[in-house]
Amino acid sequence: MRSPKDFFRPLAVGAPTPVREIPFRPSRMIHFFDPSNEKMAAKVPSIAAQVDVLLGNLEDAVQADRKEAARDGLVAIAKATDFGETQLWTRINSLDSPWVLDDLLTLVTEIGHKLDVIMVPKVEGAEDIHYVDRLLAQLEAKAGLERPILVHAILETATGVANVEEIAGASPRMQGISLGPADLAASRRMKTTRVGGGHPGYLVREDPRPGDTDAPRATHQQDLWHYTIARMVDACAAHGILPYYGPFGDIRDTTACEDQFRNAFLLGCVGAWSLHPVQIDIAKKVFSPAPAEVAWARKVIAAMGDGTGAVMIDGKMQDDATYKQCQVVATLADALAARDPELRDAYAAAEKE
Ligand SMILES: CC(=O)SCCNC(=O)CCNC(=O)[C@H](O)C(C)(C)COP(=O)(O)OP(=O)(O)OC[C@H]1O[C@@H](n2cnc3c(N)ncnc32)[C@H](O)[C@@H]1OP(=O)(O)O
Ligand SMILES: O=CC(=O)O
Ligand SMILES: [Mg+2]
Repeated sequence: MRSPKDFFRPLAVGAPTPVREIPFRPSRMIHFFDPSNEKMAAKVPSIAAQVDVLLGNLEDAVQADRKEAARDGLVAIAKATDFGETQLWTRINSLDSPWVLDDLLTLVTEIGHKLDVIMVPKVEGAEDIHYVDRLLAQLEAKAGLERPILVHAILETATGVANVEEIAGASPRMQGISLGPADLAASRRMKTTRVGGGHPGYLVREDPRPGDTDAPRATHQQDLWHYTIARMVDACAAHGILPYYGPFGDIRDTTACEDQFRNAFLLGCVGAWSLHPVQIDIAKKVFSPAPAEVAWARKVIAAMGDGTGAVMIDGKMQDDATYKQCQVVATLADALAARDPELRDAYAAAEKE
């Protein structure tokens, strides 16, 4: 293990100095596209204007014989496009694949100055992050980059979940972690065949009614992902990095997608993946605190003065702890409003009510 004194030292001569804190940038939706798919690539300029993060995907969902086309496509798109305030991320192939070395060599040297974050799939432990960390430092030095590229891990193996705390703290580059429910289900040998979401068989049933044991008993579907998301959120919060829900594969079931995203938001996640244009607005809606909630948070903050003591507002007790919760909501709203003028107006209108 490196000495804590060396944690923030560059890992290669000439590499940029690692960041001390992960800057919060809106990332309500990480929009995936396949850079080798001409139709999707053609939509990049218009989609870039609608999303917080655009991610050129090189890993799963890109056919094996299209891997190089996807990599080259991403380089061409990044060079040709002005992304404005929208972040550009990529998901590289897994560390044991035949493509990942060329993914990193090509992307960092060709478009490293435009890449904000590299998403690393199937991370199992700190050693995976350490490998990427050193290689990125060498490549950044070679490319003459002035700011470090950040790293995002996908939590999608049972071993990765067991090691999530050490993954979150493995490098100052660690920007965040996404839940990868599809690969995680396979790794855990879960008996599902879907990408995220619930399952009708995973439920609890009400007790039999005393004296009427034959009466129908209601069932309630449970959330398959609650434990993992909560664990991931704690690991991220403990290390000052950002947690995300990952993909929701039932593109047509926009209602269940919204529910899954909202569960993640309420538990502490800051965003989710959008796999199809229809999921962009769902993520935008869910991961932006509702105007009424923001207005309430500001009311509590104003009433609490220096944030200590206890007051009653509308019959509810407020103290130092609710003050802190309200600050989380208000700070997020401020950051999102700075990026999204519609949201800024909605928050201002709700405060006047
Ligand atoms: C488990 C995991 O790893 S999840 C992450 C990996 N998976 C992905 O990245 C999947 C990304 N998304 C996709 O591949 C596609 O959206 C699919 C396969 C799910 C559905 O694609 P389609 O069947 O073409 O959907 P649909 O017909 O509704 O598309 C409508 C239009 O939106 C385009 N489109 C679909 N998805 C996207 C996208 N992610 N980004 C940009 N444009 C898109 C289509 O090309 C199509 O364009 P057109 O109107 O010019 O023909
Ligand atoms: O990569 C994502 C997943 O769910 O698997
Ligand atoms: Mg996966």
